[in-house]
Amino acid sequence: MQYISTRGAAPTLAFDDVLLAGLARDGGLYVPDTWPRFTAEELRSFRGLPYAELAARVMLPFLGGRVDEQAFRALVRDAYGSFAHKAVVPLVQLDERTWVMELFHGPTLAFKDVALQLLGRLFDHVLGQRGERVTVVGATSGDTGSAAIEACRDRERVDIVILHPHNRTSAVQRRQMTTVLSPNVSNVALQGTFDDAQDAVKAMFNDQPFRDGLNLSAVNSINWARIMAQIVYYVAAGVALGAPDREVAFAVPTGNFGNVYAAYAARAMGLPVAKLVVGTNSNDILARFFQSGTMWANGVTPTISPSMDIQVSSNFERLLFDLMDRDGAATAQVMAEFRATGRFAVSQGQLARALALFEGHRCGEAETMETMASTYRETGYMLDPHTAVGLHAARSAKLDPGIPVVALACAHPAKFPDAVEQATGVRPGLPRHLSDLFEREERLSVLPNDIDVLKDFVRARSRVAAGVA
Ligand SMILES: Cc1ncc(COP(=O)(O)O)c(C=O)c1O
Ligand SMILES: N[C@@H](CCOP(=O)(O)O)C(=O)O
Repeated sequence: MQYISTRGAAPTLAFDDVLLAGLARDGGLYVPDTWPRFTAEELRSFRGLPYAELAARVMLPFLGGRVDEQAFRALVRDAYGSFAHKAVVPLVQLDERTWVMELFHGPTLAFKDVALQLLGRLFDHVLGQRGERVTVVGATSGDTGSAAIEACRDRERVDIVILHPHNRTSAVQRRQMTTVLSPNVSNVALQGTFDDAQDAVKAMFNDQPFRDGLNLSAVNSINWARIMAQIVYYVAAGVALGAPDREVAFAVPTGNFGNVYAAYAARAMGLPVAKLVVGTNSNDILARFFQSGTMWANGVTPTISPSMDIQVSSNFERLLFDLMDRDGAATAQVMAEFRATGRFAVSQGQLARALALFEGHRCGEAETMETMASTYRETGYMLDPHTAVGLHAARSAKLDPGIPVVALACAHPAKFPDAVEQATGVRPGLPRHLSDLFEREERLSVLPNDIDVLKDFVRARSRVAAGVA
């Protein structure tokens, strides 16, 4: 198994190099050169497996022998042993055809833990073997940051700097990041949007001397290993609901397009996925794309689902690469056009191919509140605002009534207590390990959206830059 860049001009890498590389050197994102495929018999044999065993079986083909199998299995067992629910990603049935898959039983209460608990351990394993250190730099709209910090805190070979948009996350999300006072962790509150933060991270990766001087690594979903670990829960839900003998649809609240791209990957590996329903909040660039075939950014609006306040969805490039028949030069050209003009369009044929699988729906603020309220009233189930966006999209979608739909519950309601309380009348409480979150000391640096200032900050926090052996 080798990995190629979506822009076709970076070196082909093996798994362990991709894990540490983050963004490809040509600015593209790494994808597997071919998709491993499971037969129907293999998929049937996955039914009823413990999550860690399923995870190992789904991910092993991606390693290409570059991580020892027994060591990998131990990392996977350890990663998912830290989850509060024995099923790791349990399914809850809401009505006769709709399930919610709870992805928030990890330590920071969002789906990011599913991949990042493994990623932190993989970093340690691979860096220990190589005798190397890395400087991780990441952008977050609220959830990746805390999950990455939790996964990397106090790791000997990793320094981590996370950029979040100042005053645009929930207070719980911010405190989950800024109250971690480990010496290898730094938080930047960037005076800008998530898109500005993501842009700054990519600019650091695209500055080759800076990148090499700090041994930069990524925890965002530009890192292939994030996607790899997220594929597993789609397979888990699919086989639990009857795959490969029954198709399943997924409704995914979407921002950076990483989560729904993992579902696309699961389908490429043989899971019978009938439809992928993309739910956006009022930052609806993706919903507009799936309706028109044109992607155009029109500014980020703050919403009650702040983790999805994103306009430039970085993983869309991985789908675009396939829509362009894996032509890296053509993909690079479209991405350059988007960067220069804030707009690009695909052909009618490419749009038709995308629409054979995807469907996009926007969920405004009132609809998000109404979905949280009515679901609680009718079923007693409490949704966080992001999950509500996905569920609303599921209900708006044109789906075959015989096919089960899984709506992804990407965050615990207690991460967004104000919006949830306003919708349901009940204030969700944090679990015990976070019950004193608001009494903990915070540490963060508020910085302007200036790439030189940000680079200086990251350099100063990097033990690689300081020459520590
Ligand atoms: C709670 C929550 N829901 C949905 C999303 C959107 O996921 P993605 O960016 O993978 O599309 C995010 C952020 O990524 C999130 O934190
Ligand atoms: N919603 C995310 C944004 C970053 O997405 P990622 O999947 O690329 O890490 C967040 O919570 O930070």
